[in-house]
Amino acid sequence: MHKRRFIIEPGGTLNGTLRVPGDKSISHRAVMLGSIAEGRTEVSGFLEGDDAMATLAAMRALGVSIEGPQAGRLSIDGVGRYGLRPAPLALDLGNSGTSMRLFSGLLAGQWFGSRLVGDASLMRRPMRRVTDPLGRMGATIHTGPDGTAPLSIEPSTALRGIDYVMPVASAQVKSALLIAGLYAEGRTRVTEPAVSRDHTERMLRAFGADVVVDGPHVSVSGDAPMRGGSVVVPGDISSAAFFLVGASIASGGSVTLTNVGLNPTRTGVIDILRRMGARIHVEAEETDAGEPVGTVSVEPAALRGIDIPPELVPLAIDEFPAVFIAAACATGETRLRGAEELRVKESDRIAVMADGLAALGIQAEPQPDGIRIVGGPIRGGRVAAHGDHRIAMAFAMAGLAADGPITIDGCAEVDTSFPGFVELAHGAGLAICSEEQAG
Ligand SMILES: O=C(O)C1=C[C@@H](OP(=O)(O)O)[C@@H](O)[C@H](O)C1
Ligand SMILES: C=C(OP(=O)(O)O)C(=O)O
Repeated sequence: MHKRRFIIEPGGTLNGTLRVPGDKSISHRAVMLGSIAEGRTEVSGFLEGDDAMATLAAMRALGVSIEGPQAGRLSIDGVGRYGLRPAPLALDLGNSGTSMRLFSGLLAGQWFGSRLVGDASLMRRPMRRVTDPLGRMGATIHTGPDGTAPLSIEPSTALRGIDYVMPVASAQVKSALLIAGLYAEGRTRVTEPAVSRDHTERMLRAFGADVVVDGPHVSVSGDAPMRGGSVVVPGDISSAAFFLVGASIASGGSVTLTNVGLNPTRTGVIDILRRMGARIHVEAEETDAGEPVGTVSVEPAALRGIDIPPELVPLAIDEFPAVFIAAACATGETRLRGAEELRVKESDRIAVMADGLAALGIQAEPQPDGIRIVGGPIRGGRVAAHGDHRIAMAFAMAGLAADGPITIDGCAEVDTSFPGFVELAHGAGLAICSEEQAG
């Protein structure tokens, strides 16, 4: 893998009307569910980032014919639930936790076996959270001794529906079980300890699957036929989040983000930033079905530290690296608890952010399930993103408030979720440059 670093000179601002790329979570689901539905699924707004492309390549390896992507458009010839074919080789899911966990559920119900691998980061992430409940449904999946990939999924004889109370609020676990439930006898019911993103439920329903949502319980059966259709992928609020924070902490300018996905299970970052005093204006558009979308405008504001309400944690789970930068620029203390999940993302996002903030002169105390950050002046310095796309982009935005240049090592993975980040941010006024490094 090549290496890349970002260098951000101080003094930039953010300005203009911007459009971020498509939602990563919805892009994965469009490919997976479109592939196992009957008929054609036309996708627009697909995220052409490495993670969603890994899902697409895996589906092709499983025998599905997919045209595109061309300018965000895909045309998927759904093969139906039982139309997949064995992949000739292991499926390499790169850096993408969502791909590995959702494919575990999908492949657990097939008549053939599969093997799933990924990059060094993905091979360290916990997989028993899906393989254990899938085992209770009758699947046989072998993990490494630490419960990590490679995963070897044996051919399925028969899956049965279970009633599963999830120990963690995880949309990946919920989705893996619901997708496996399409192949199980009887109903599969999942109960969430807190609300997590519901894109799978929405898309399954749009495709005609038998899904019932009742408070924290979601259940599915494989009885109803699933027909593909059109999927319009909105812009990714997780990508927009960097600009929400950047424009809030900058010394001037204002940003309008169009076509941002506003699914209420994803908008926790807007709630958190507003509680901190951010000036964010949201204009939702009328949407008939599928996923809500709208325009979000933001301008600089004097932020103050807050205690982040625990119920917002799963609704902003990927946005915490950016929120921590907002906290560093706020007056007073920000405290986050109940967010131990951040330790098992592409990197340990609590430890890596705490180290980086400290390198920029900010007092940041990591805790097992969160962090305490005391706002103050941001100095220039050198930080390590550890190959975590969201850490790299969060520290890039810190450059808008820093008094000297910030160098960020380990930025190559930004393309997993946000291809074109450097160009978009630079065009809006961030003094960022990206350098390839040898080795
Ligand atoms: O279902 C999804 O698309 C995702 C769910 C979240 O993970 P968890 O389910 O592990 O919380 C999130 O962090 C990830 O980026 C995408
Ligand atoms: C955690 C993330 O993704 P994944 O779990 O799919 O690797 C993310 O994009 O921040």
